Amino acid sequence: MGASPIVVAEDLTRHYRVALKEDSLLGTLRHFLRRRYQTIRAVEGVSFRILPGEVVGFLGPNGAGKTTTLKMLTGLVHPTRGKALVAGHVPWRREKAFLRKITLVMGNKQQLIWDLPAMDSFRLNAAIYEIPEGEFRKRVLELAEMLSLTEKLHQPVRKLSLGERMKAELLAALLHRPEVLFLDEPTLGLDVNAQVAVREFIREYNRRYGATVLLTSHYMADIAALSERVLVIHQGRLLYDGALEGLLARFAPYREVRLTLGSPLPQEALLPFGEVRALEGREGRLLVPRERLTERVAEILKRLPVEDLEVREPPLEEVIAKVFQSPKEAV
Ligand SMILES: Nc1ncnc2c1ncn2[C@@H]1O[C@H](COP(=O)(O)OP(=O)(O)OP(=O)(O)O)[C@@H](O)[C@H]1O
Repeated sequence: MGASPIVVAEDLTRHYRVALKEDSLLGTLRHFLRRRYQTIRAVEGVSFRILPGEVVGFLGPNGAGKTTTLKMLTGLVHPTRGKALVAGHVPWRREKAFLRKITLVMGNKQQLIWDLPAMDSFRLNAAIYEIPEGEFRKRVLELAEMLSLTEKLHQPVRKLSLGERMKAELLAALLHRPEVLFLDEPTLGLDVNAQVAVREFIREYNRRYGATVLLTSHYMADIAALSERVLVIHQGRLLYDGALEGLLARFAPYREVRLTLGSPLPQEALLPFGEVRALEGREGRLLVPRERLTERVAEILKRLPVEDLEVREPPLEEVIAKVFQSPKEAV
């Protein structure tokens, strides 16, 4: 028998009822007299299971329902319907034992106190979670070293760079050694170096402590580097749950052909061979259906002045963008 899951979501659903506002004066009057409501299906019947120690990427365009799902799994929001069990607890009961086992980090929210050194905020967290002094020091030192943040702990948070602030946020969120990490856009707005540093820290944290991670990110590089498994959500529904490579095979029934031409050609010259994604000077990129690949490559080599030709998987960003353009296709 395999390990039992540490995160279970079953038919998890959250609807929001929002009042419809009308633009005109008459509309505003009508709004006061008899409000009309609209139901937003933020999350609709989502089910999945995550095993201890897994790092799962959560993908979806803006407004897909990622944050709402994370809020239900951390107990900040009650579901309209469905069940969840995280580390053996029903999240929305917000039991103390549950809160000790989880953490939620949101890239666009801050828990550190702006005008004080990060160390002071850490102390506050240590008090909340009743972490003994010796253990507190040990954990701060260890995490600060992993994050290359040791020098910055005594500076007021407002003087830290965005990347350093995010690292300090992570440190604060992990002091109580949670087993399950919910990370919502932890690299949002960071420069590439800071993104890589945060990403490597998450990987190392997972390796060292066996923590389970559910992570959303707009940066595909984060997901590709950290997660073998991805959940794809679109318009509140789960479209895909499986390996990252499987996502390519399932949603990208085409491959990318990169060409270097002997001389520049107009776009029309490439059109018969596939969907032209880019053409600049002598360099071109085409999408070709997988099942026609051999035949098209042969034609390209016969008819065009090709200097170099390379076949690749299309960029993951493009695949995902295509998935989101063609909704209503369930797993
Ligand atoms: N408190 C709320 N009241 C009304 N509607 C809400 C509320 N919270 C979220 N929504 C709506 O629910 C849908 C899902 O939002 P959610 O924040 O979960 O998406 P997301 O995938 O996290 O998007 P993003 O990547 O932009 O953060 C959106 O249409 C959003 O406008």
